[in-house]
Amino acid sequence: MRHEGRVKEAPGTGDTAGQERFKTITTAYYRGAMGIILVYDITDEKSFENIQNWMKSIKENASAGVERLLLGNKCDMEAKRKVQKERAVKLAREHGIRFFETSAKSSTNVDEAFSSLARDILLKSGGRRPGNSHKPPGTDLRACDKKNTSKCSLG
Ligand SMILES: Nc1nc2c(ncn2[C@@H]2O[C@H](COP(=O)(O)OP(=O)(O)OP(=O)(O)O)[C@@H](O)[C@H]2O)c(=O)[nH]1
Repeated sequence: MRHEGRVKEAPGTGDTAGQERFKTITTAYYRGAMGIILVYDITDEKSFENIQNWMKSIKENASAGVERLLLGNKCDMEAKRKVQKERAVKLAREHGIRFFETSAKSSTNVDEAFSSLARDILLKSGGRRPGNSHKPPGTDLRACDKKNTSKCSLG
């Protein structure tokens, strides 16, 4: 799993040199990734609009079977909300991926989101580590399915 946090410009923006630099960085980030978390800020419309560009970039650069997860962060800032949850639910549904609203500040849904992505990666890989025919103890998260169901999630 790779974390995209430091690569902030969406693909397709900026000048040519900037785009080349972006391509080099993203290619390195995407290589071998099993899961990608797309994060927007619910108080920032632009960050939500950029998600479409990231989806496109993932399609072009990542492995075909990569698990994706959409997160709307800063859900503790309801008064400053610019992106309605329904829009993200719709987007996630269109792309066939899960969606959570999270808050890194209050820890809302953070564990649930990471567990959900890890679980989906495990399920996709048959619950096994590559080259290991025995399930390692403690990595089968399927038992958490019901417990982690959240009002903020789209499963
Ligand atoms: N209220 C609130 N603030 C948050 C949350 N997550 C991050 N922040 C704050 O948002 C600011 C930016 O956080 P970073 O972790 O640097 O994330 P970033 O990707 O640089 O985010 P932006 O600057 O918002 O584009 C910091 O002041 C964080 O404390 C959250 O869930 N809720």
